[in-house]
Amino acid sequence: MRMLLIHSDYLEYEVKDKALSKPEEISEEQKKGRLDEVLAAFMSVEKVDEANPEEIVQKAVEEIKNVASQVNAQNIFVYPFAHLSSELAKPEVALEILKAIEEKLKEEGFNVKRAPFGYYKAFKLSCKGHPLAELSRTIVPSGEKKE
Ligand SMILES: Nc1ncnc2c1ncn2[C@@H]1O[C@H](CO)[C@@H](NC(=O)[C@@H](N)CO)[C@H]1O
Repeated sequence: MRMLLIHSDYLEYEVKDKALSKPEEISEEQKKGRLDEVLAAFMSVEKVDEANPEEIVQKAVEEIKNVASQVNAQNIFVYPFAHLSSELAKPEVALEILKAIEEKLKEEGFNVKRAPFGYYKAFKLSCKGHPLAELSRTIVPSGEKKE
């Protein structure tokens, strides 16, 4: 998994069009979303992650928790983002991993939104610009090598 973490004044998105033939089913309410004072986590789930989805979920949650505590963020935006890797996992696996990350972060007490999966979306982001505001992480299952 490749993750881009942006500590932001806000992130807002608006669904525009289907990017997959069968995108995630969403409600009218989910077509737009916004969080203020947010740690935005743009995530590309990779083929290598299919070897151990549960471990990837655990590692991703640990990384996000670690950065959230360093920047003192309580709001997290889980954002499916297929542009950080050329070795993407299958959509059905990626969606399950991102849903599990969302649920575990909620269990940890964070206020979490997840942007809809399988769509083109317009988004606005206001990066805070401090030294820890822009971070990237690469996560792989144990025993797999980081490319
Ligand atoms: N392995 C994967 N990891 C993360 N997201 C993935 C994925 N496979 C499919 N998606 C989702 O389907 C849209 C089309 O690729 C993706 N859409 C996007 O990435 C938008 N920024 C529009 O380009 C995403 O929602």
